[in-house]
Amino acid sequence: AAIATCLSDVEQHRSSQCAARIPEAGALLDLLEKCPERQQKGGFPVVVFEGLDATGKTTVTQSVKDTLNGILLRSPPDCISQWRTVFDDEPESIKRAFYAAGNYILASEIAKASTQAPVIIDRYWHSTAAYTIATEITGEVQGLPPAHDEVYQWPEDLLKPDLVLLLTVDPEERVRRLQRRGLKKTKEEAELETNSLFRQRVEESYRRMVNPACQEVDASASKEEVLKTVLQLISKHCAL
Ligand SMILES: Nc1ncnc2c1ncn2[C@@H]1O[C@H](COP(=O)(O)OP(=O)(O)O)[C@@H](O)[C@H]1O
Ligand SMILES: Nc1ccn([C@@H]2O[C@H](COP(=O)(O)OP(=O)(O)O)[C@@H](O)[C@H]2O)c(=O)n1
Repeated sequence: AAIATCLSDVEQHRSSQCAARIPEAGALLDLLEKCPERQQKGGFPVVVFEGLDATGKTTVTQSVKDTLNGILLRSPPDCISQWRTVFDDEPESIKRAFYAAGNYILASEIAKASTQAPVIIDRYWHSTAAYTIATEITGEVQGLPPAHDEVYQWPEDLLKPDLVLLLTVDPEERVRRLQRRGLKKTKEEAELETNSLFRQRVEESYRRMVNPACQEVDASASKEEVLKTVLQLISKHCAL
């Protein structure tokens, strides 16, 4: 049922066909079936970090986790990340179904972790939605579905975080960080780098997401400054 909200009938039919063709898809669906539906959050705050690649999510989530003695999780969750490269090479709809399913599996981990400590998350539903929306159209941000369109709504059966912070840096600084990091790029990241319109569509989609909306954080400052800003926002919005 959880997957029904993120996949249309056609896509579900396709994913069962694809389960026959890709063994990993069968394993993924099995894992998803085992996740209880409509997971509830525990008593500790759940804070998500979003943003384009190299905006500093990994850096800041690690520091926030250390400062708050929290639990750090990511989407897609570690238990399915070994299948990621398989799905990244599949057609767009199958690839997105993998990430969407990953969010529901992650929700079970969040539910459990948030009974123990503050939960810090590197990407969640907003990533899946923003990258999907930005991929479905071409050209300028004017071509995106209008603000308030239902594509910008959080799925009603997916555990909601308390706070979502969207890290943004100017394009030149982002490229400098990408180069300094020097990691192997995924196909999509390489495309992002050359395709500034795509990047603008991703960021604009992030900004249109509602319920919960993303709170934007200028992450161009030093690591220490960014951490300070983020910790202030967390203490303002969440009871620690
Ligand atoms: N505030 C910052 N100022 C300068 N460099 C940063 C800052 N935050 C992160 N970086 C560097 O930028 C690169 C990308 O950061 P990372 O945390 O991996 O981003 P993401 O997880 O969003 O892809 C890394 O090399 C990191 O050390
Ligand atoms: N919840 C998620 C997480 C990632 N993704 C996809 O994964 C890509 C980024 O993942 P990544 O591991 O390279 O992110 P960074 O660690 O580089 O920030 C995005 O381009 C999305 O296509 C998604 O669709 N949904």
